[in-house]
Formats: sequence, C-alpha cells, structure tokens
Amino acid sequence: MSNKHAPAPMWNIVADENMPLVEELFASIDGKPSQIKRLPGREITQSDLVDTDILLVRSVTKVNRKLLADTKVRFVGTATIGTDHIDLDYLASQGIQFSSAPGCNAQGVVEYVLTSIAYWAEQRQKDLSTVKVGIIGAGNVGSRVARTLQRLGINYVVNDPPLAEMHEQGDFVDLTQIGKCDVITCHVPLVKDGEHPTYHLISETFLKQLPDESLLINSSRGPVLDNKAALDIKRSGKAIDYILDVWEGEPDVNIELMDKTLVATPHIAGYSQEGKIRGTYQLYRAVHSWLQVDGDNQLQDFLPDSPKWQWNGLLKNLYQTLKPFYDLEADDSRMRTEKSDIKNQFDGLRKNYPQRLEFLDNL
Ligand SMILES: NC(=O)c1ccc[n+]([C@@H]2O[C@H](COP(=O)([O-])OP(=O)(O)OC[C@H]3O[C@@H](n4cnc5c(N)ncnc54)[C@H](O)[C@@H]3O)[C@@H](O)[C@H]2O)c1
Ligand SMILES: O=C(O)[C@H](O)[C@H](O)COP(=O)(O)O
Repeated sequence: MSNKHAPAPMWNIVADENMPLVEELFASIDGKPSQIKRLPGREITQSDLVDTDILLVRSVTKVNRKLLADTKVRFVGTATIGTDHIDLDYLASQGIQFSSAPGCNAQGVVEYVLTSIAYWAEQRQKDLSTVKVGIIGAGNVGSRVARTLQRLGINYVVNDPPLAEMHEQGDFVDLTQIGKCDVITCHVPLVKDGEHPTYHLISETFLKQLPDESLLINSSRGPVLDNKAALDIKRSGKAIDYILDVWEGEPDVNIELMDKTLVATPHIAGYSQEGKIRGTYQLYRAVHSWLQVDGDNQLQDFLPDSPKWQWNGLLKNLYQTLKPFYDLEADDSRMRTEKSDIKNQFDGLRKNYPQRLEFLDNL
C-alpha cells in the first residue's frame, strides 16, 4: 500500500491532552520519530493541524470540514466508543483514514450502570430480585449489562431494532415493553437520521407512560433523552428517578434538571483507567494497521492490576458491596459541589477525575 507519508522525516501528531500513553505509544512509528503536540480537546483548531499527519481526539473535538480543510491530516482516531462528534462522510470524501475505539470503555459503563441500579434499589427500598430492567441498545455496552444482570439473577429485556432486523440471536422487545420496566438504561449511539434515529428517543410520550417509582439511566449521549421533557415530567410531580451521566448541551448542564436527579455525573460512566488505556492502545493498533507496519507494544504491559469484586450471592445490600470498588456518590457530590458554575467546571471535573479501576470481570 502506498501512502503520502512514506518520505516524511517525522510524524506530526496532535492529541487531546486527556489521552493517556500517547507519548509512550506514539514516540515513533515504524522507526520514524514523532513530534507530539497536546491540546485541550475543545480548543483544537484548523491552524493547529496545518502540518499535522495524525489527529487523536476524544469526544469533545468536533472533527469536520471546518477543522480539517487545508490541513495535512491523513488519519483521525477517536479514543472513544461514540463517533457522533466526527463527520464520517467528510473524512471518507477526503480519503482520510478513521478509527474509533469500539468497546474500549464498555466495562466501565457496565460498572457505572450496575452500581446505579444497586444505589437506586437501596435508596428506594426495592428488592432487585423482583425488578425488571429494560436495556435499550445491545451493542458492546448493552450486551455486557445484560450478561452482568443475567449472572446476578436480575430480570431484564432488551430493545435493539437494528440488531433485531439483522436477525441476530436473542429475544428483542419493542419500546412499549421497555416502557413497562422498573429500570430503563440507554446504550445507543446518537443518531439523528436514518431508519432508527436515537435523538430524543426517550421522549415526553415515552417518559409519561413509565410506571411510577421507575428509574431512567442515561449514560449514552445527552440528546438521546429529551432533557426538557425530562424536566417537565419531574415538574409535573411524576415519581420517577433519573440517573444522568450525559446531558444535552454539555458542558452547559441544565441545573434544574440536575437538581431533580437521583445521581448526576459529568460524562464519566466509562472513565476507568483501563478504558482510557484501551482507547489509546486501539488507536495505536489502528495507525499501525493503516500503515501496514508492525508495532511491538502490548496492551497487557500498560494495564494496571485491577481489584476483584467477589459477589456474596445476595442481591440485598448489593450497593454496599459495590461501593468500595466504585464510589458513585462521590462522583455525584463532586458534580453538585460545582453546580453554581457547572458550565465552566464540567471539563475540569472530567480532566481531574480520580483514578477508577475496573472490578467486575470475575462475576
Ligand atoms: N457515558 C460514557 O462515558 C460512555 C462511554 C461509552 C459509550 N458511551 C455511549 O454509549 C453508546 C453505546 O455504546 P456501545 O459500545 O454499546 O455501542 P455499540 O455501537 O457497540 O452498540 C450500540 C447498539 O445500539 C443499537 N441501536 C442503534 N440505534 C438504536 C435504536 N434506535 N434503538 C435501539 N437500539 C439501537 C445498535 O444496533 C447497537 O447494537 C456509544 O455510542 C456512546 O455514545 C458513553
Ligand atoms: O463514547 C465514549 O467512549 C465516551 O463517551 C467517552 O469515554 C467520553 O469521554 P471523553 O472522550 O469525552 O473524554
């Protein structure tokens, strides 16, 4: 395969400042050294990229014609699962290679969701052996949430029309059935058009039919939930709980909605150390595969030793057994502490997020 970079004396790389291991993994590629420039994701502009070969971003950088026109960028990688911040059609039209990091932080999200359900059960005195969870989206995250609930003996149903149409194995239910569940958790990409859009999938109509005392968790993308409708429903006095990790208009979170949540966090559901490391590593592999060259670094050498949660077989007090491994309440309280200036503090809460390790792989 030929590529425009073969004669370059040095790789020019621009990377989001919040990606770990870029210096370690990208110091040289195929024997050629790299010059790596780190920038805050929201502040990367076209002028930073004029002589850049490889752009490595996270979810806060909008990658489109405005950013990439008249630059040398030939590879864009996002160390995230979601790709709604990337104009994939534009990249394809320009022959710019692209990679995301599918599944990289799925385990962190699963742990966030399980801890959230357990916290809600404790707060609202629910018996998890009689609760039914509705999972919307059964990809990397949703299917693992299902597997985890299955192992714990918690009932669930799954909605995923695109998968159902592909005749994937498994039983799928429609959204009406999901709307009858005690807990609903969303794991869909943000898609605004096509056959199965997810923008405002959780609409006023959907929220109105939810049973009283149900819980809605959104850790997918803010606009999957109509935030205004969610607020209006609470204002109307409906007894429904929200656990929200993602928000319409981030970082400009609706403070009244935040006040009405059971748990509010600043888009950190997937923020395990391992998830971030896997994200960068998957891009390292993708760059080498694009160039058809070898890379010697092995993922295992960068992953920390993770703690192991041992389940005692009881659903009662589940939250108290999870809390030493993931302190959801601490995440919630850090966000509420910054409430008065959340728009300006949101990114800082994420940048300075405390180390969190995955713990659930031995259920
Ligand atoms: N909060 C966080 O920190 C965090 C972390 C990781 C991922 N995410 C978000 O979660 C999303 C899901 O992650 P994933 O790894 O499971 O993605 P994935 O692509 O593996 O799976 C998404 C699933 O959603 C299904 N789907 C698409 N449209 C649907 C619709 N209209 N109704 C029901 N199902 C639909 C797809 O068929 C697919 O099975 C990501 O796109 C990302 O936006 C958030
Ligand atoms: O899509 C994802 O993978 C997550 O939403 C991602 O972890 C968000 O974190 P960010 O890229 O904004 O640091």
